[in-house]
Amino acid sequence: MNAVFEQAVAAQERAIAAKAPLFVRACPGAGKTHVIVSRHLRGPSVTLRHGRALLSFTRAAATQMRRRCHRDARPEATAFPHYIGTLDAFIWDALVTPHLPANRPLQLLDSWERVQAEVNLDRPIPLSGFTFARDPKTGQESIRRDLLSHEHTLLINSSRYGWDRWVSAAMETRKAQFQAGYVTGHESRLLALRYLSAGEHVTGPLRSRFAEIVVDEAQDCSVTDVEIMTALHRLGIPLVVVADPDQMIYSWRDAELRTLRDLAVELGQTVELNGNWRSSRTICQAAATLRSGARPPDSAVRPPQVEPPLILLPTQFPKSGAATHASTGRPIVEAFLDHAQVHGIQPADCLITAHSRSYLPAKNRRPSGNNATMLAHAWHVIRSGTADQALVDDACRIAARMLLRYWYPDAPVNGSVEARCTAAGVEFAGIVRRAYGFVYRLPEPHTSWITDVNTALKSASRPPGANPRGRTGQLGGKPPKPRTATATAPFRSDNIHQVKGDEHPAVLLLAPDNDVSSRWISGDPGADESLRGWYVAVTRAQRLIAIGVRTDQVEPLTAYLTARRVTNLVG
Ligand SMILES: Nc1ncnc2c1ncn2[C@@H]1O[C@H](COP(=O)(O)OP(=O)(O)OP(=O)(O)O)[C@@H](O)[C@H]1O
Repeated sequence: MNAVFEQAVAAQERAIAAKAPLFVRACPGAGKTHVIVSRHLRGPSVTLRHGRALLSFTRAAATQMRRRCHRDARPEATAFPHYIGTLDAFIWDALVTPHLPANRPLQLLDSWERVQAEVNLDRPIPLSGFTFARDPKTGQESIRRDLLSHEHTLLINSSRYGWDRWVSAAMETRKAQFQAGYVTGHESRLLALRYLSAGEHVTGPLRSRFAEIVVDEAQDCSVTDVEIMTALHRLGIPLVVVADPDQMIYSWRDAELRTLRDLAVELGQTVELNGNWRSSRTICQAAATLRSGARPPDSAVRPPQVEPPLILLPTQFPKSGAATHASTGRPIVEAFLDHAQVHGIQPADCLITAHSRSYLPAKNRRPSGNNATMLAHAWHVIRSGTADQALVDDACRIAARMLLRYWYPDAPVNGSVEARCTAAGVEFAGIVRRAYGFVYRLPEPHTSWITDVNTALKSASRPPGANPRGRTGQLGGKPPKPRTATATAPFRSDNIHQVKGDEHPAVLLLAPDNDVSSRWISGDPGADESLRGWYVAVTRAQRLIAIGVRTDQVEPLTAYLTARRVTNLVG
């Protein structure tokens, strides 16, 4: 065993065994999941009545933790009184719903888009376009103007009404939605904070259920999340906060490192994990060039025997269509897959990522086209047999909206599928089942598919109270856009936010900006979120990292990486 390995094991052991409260500052690939699950399975022991909450940012991470418990033959470690899930779900399940008045049911939405809530002054703007924030010092709520999209900024700037009027209209719209029984994650957090300060009758049961609460990926917690964690800590619930501040990529949703740092200080004890169990030395060195503070590269705990260099691919990014390899004119993805092949890495082990999905090869992406294109997408998802549950769910909702429009032409057309079912007086689950069956029985999308869909609509068995009126709700317009050849490609492609926490033998990062090199060389990762995004992307790689940049960016980047001792090759 070498020294790096021994140090990495020892550091993990410290994080597993230290008593809470505890802050764990971990580098990429530090084995946070291993540490958290080992801590849960090994101790400090919890009594029968006391459980531990393991909270992650994504459902996938929670599933991984549950799987680890099952793999170690400890299924009981996933059951009550323990809680393994997302922070969002925990706040709702453990901190809010037990305390809601019985006569006031609320539904948690993942976004205001689910009910198509709009703020309407002289033009409509979706309520989901406004980011609400809470000042932890004053408890005052505001809307982050800096997080408004470019499109919504233009709409507001050209409106007759000023920003303040839009803010109050957005607040009023949200209040009306609350009164109608809907909240999103932000409002659920406000309720949690209110209940946490309500007194012993609320906090007592929480303290007796949880001997420890562990929060992973805490760098992406919002200011309000950190406020909730601080409140839990101050109530005496042992808290373990695990974070990699360099990987913070959610500042648009109000994540802030300063508040996290304050919490780390308040917790009083920090364990550092600087060994990277995932990546090669070259990748650790490349990653170090993307973070602040001139810290030395993390140690590669298990470097591969042969280290491929970092590959820079000169790339052309057309306004529309696929990016191409500048020297050969082939799709850039093919050039990358060839490099992976040289190192014995199969396409199925490759990941292609970028900040924006628009630069990625289309694959299972929800299309933005007309209703026929959307329904055709639903058909492909449902018939694929391999799509994950969220995609199938979304596909059923696309079809359910269409069926409801056709069967109940007089019911309101706005609101969630659930709200439309309620308005039509039908059971939501029944409509979703019918939607699934309806799409499943359709033929494969083709140029005159719309006629087939409308024939199927007319002959489909109808739910109670359905009363179609002429062509209302039938499909019209242009035929569905055909799927692209890469739609069924064997490699994975996802934007940077979706690849967080994952790892792949080979990764291609597409960075189309025309100032990549200047930002990479002299930008401040503390202030430039793109740099942190690139950092996340690069650190997903185990053996091979390739970066597609504009041709004029290649030379300065090569010179810089070479100066920082990152072995690289222009491919
Ligand atoms: N003690 C260990 N022994 C063997 N393998 C380990 C150990 N710790 C971590 N690993 C492996 O290292 C890899 C990285 O671990 P993990 O995915 O938990 O990292 P992470 O800390 O969540 O990183 P990131 O924040 O970058 O996603 C995984 O393949 C994991 O199985």
